Amino acid sequence: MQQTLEQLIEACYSLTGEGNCAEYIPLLAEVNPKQLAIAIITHDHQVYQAGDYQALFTLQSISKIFALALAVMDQGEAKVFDRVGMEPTGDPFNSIYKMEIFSYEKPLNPMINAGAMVVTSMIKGRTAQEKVERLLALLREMTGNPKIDMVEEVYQSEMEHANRNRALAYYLKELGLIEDVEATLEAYIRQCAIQVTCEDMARMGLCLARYGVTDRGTPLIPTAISKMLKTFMVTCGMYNSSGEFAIKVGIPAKSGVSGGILAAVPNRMGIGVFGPALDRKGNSVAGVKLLEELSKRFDLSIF
Ligand SMILES: NC(=O)CC[C@H](N)C(=O)O
Repeated sequence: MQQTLEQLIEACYSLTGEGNCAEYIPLLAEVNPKQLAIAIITHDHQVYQAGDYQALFTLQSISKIFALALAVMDQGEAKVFDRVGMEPTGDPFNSIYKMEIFSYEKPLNPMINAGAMVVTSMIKGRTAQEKVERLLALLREMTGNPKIDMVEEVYQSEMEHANRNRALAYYLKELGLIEDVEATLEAYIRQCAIQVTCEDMARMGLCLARYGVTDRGTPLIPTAISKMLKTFMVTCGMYNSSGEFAIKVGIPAKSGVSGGILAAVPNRMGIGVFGPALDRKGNSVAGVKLLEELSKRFDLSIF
């Protein structure tokens, strides 16, 4: 496995020259695009890492999975899905388009920004900071890494350029789906700024692969919820590339505009990938290719 990962990193590395870092968040635009890393943790606790695996990056949209887990654990499935749907959109992650179609009345799913903001607003906590602290506590427990934290500068950098997300939040308020625009925006953008390594993500992926039980044997997310999270990862995890990704890779995965991709192969392994140069839909170009090759090599497709 170790040798294969090193070969795959080498084979996919040239793709880091294709695509660009996310430009609408200034601090992400400054990241070196020519990085590629992978970490895998298997069900029998073997850790494999290759490439620039010491790199730190922020979860961005990957945080949406765990915010959803927490909101559903806090409020129950019925209450959450009263305000957000379960269907893929086929639109970009920050699109406002489907929200304008009157008959939907709520964001189509929790993996697009509008849906994620509704979900975050439903996490228990009096303030944005309290909600994010609870999410951090979940992620620290999941990974066994107490150092996982939020990067204030990345939060500030996105907050200063959050016009589109603020517009979406106003729309949500108009629909009666959230109460406080600024508090919701703050909590959502703070959760996006949580910093991790590929190894942290692989451990989170492994917890999902083990139906919510950490690699240290602690049950953290109920089985039914962890199945739901993986299903959303398949149908909506790679934005409007989810269909193609399901066919070519076939692993539940969630990407973020930092270039991270978290993947969970049920009962087998958790995977964390990082490659900050993105395609036009916001997915890591080299990272997606790396997962495609890995899936072929080890027959990882769940289909
Ligand atoms: N796709 C993403 O990773 C988007 C996350 C980013 N923080 C945003 O809200 O725009």
